[in-house]
Amino acid sequence: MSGSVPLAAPGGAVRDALEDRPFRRLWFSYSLSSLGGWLALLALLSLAFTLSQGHQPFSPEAAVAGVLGAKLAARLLLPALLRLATDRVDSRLVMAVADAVRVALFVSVPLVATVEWVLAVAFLSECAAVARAQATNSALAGLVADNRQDRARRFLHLTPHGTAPLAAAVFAVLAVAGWLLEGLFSPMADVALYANTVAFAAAGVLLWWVPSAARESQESREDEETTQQAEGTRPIPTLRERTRTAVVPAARRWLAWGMLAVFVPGGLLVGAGRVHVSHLGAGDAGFGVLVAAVTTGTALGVFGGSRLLRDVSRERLFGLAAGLAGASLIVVGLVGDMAVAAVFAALTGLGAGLAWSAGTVLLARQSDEEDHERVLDFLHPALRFVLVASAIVAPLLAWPVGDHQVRSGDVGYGLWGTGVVLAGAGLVAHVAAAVCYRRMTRGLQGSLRAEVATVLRGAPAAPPVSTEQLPGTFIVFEGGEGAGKSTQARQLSVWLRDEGFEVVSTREPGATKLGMRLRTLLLERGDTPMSPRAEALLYAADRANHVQSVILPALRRGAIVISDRYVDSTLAYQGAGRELSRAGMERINDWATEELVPHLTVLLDVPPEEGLARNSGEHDRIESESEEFHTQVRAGFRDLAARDPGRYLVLDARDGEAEIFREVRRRVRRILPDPVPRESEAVTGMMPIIDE
Ligand SMILES: Nc1ncnc2c1ncn2[C@@H]1O[C@H](COP(=O)(O)OP(=O)(O)OP(=O)(O)O)[C@@H](O)[C@H]1O
Ligand SMILES: Cc1cn([C@H]2C[C@H](O)[C@@H](COP(=O)(O)O)O2)c(=O)[nH]c1=O
Repeated sequence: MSGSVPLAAPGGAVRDALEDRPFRRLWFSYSLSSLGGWLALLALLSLAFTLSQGHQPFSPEAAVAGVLGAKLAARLLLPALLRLATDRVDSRLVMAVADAVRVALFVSVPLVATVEWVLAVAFLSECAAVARAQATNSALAGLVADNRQDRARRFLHLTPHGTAPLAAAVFAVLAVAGWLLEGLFSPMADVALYANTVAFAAAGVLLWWVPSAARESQESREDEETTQQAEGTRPIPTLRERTRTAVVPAARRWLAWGMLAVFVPGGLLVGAGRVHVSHLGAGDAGFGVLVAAVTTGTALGVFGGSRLLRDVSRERLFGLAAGLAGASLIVVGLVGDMAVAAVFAALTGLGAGLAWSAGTVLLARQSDEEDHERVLDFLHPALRFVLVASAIVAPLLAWPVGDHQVRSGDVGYGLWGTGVVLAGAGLVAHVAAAVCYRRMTRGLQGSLRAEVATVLRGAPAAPPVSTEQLPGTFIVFEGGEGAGKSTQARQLSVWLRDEGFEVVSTREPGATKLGMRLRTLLLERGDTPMSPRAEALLYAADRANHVQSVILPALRRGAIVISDRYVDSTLAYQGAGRELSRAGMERINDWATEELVPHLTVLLDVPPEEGLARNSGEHDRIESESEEFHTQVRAGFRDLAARDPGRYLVLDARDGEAEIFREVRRRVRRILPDPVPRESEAVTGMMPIIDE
């Protein structure tokens, strides 16, 4: 198996990536090569099965496991070695040679027609595939403009996932064709072998039209690698590089393992598939159908299902989908009918795909941007390994179990080794999913039934995030220009840290990478006019990102978050200042923040002329607004505080810094987590002590 399941839906990346003509050609050639790779895998598995019938010392199960093992060995052992070699040669040449080598290897298989040669070809062709993939990546660096490279690379990564179901379907059709032309092709998988040689040959020929920009000099490539390594953006790191640098934080480790585990059923199915379908009276075509079903189901789950079920909480969706994968695998293992097995194979894939996409959303929620990337960097190669390893294990377990006939009176039931392994693994997966469901949904608001009912009605069901359910504390400073928010926020952070709390000090706009870019857009005084609504939406976009990647993860950890500005700034500046509908502003901000409301908002109230005078530097786009605008903003803030006095502390910002800070501290103390006796802190190790 040369690919893994995608990490996220591609969205608009597909269209954007293909806009580059040179890249389009490279991609097309790579797609054909990847299609050939999948076809070759299925053909080799089938041939190993067919040729090992009655051929000592190989049992069909061992031969199938041998093919997968040879591929895994090539993947694990060779990348570093090949990288050394391919780095010294022109990328196009490496790609062409890799394709030509595979053409020669696959043409030789029907001629030699022994299990031993099938295993050797499995190993050698995988070496060629690894070299091909590495050279494609190097070529991409020389072909695509810098600002498009990430998108192009991401798209390239997704390609094998799209070609897998297609290759399986083509394999099934070719197997039927082989059966119709039985006199010409025996075994039937030979037809698929010839077809994949055509795919590889076409992929190689297409390289002719890939511009020679792909041929960067060794020197420039080395320069580029050094820079990329320094920047941490080196393309497609090897498995070892990724697993070495990707540290999955403890809190996300279980989820990450769970996301990998949901693919075990799919891997088992592919590994046991060829032997299993023979018990169901099917041959190579049946195997193709089974693999097409499971890979198509997975793709549907990853790309479509989660969007369809977007109103079901992801914690529930993860457990339910993993349970579906397990339960479906039990059915595949136990039924004696090929068509039913194919339907449930598709459901096995669908469950895995859905669980994966729910998992990625949960991961993103729990991590900041960098953390999230690191976890994904670990998951991608690990997933590939899990898939191949489980595919190897399935036939190896089925072998000693053996095939049995169970009789009850006149009725006989075939209990096949592969069936027992699939059903047994499905049962384990189902039980694990049930445990997972219970753990992940503990403390979740609302019921599954209510969520399903809301989905059926088409209304959104995701409950707002309530600060009451979060262990952390959220404090916001608001006010007009120069009111002293940053000064007070800084002092409060220092004080709370001294008291032993974990404090996350942040601000709006501009606390995330995206936010910094939005801040520049919003505040620079260019000559590009910005409509009030666009302005409001840009502040909301910054906030949505801020809440998801900074505020919520910190609050979930139990930290105290202190933010310099939040939603009220939009209500005051864009609502009162720009005179946009307050209800409209509330609506977009409720949506952007999942209705996350601070525990306390400190409003520092200052007459605009006084606050603006404190800032001697050049005024930005908003500061340069009229006095009337700033007066309206001030009135907007005061109005908000008057409506919800329980949540606000309004202070006169003309008072001295120390005096203001004393008031802030007095009020903040009231909302801090309960003091914990010293002796119990040693036990829990979680909560700091407040002595005052
Ligand atoms: N209570 C105060 N009295 C007088 N000056 C103050 C007071 N608090 C802060 N300042 C001064 O006012 C200036 C602006 O303070 P600060 O940056 O904290 O305000 P801000 O509200 O965060 O400003 P902005 O909204 O423009 O980012 C600084 O020079 C600061 O030293
Ligand atoms: C969050 C937010 C901010 N603004 C305005 C208010 C200020 O003029 C700037 C931010 O600058 P600061 O020095 O960091 O205070 O942006 C706004 O108009 N709407 C908002 O939602």
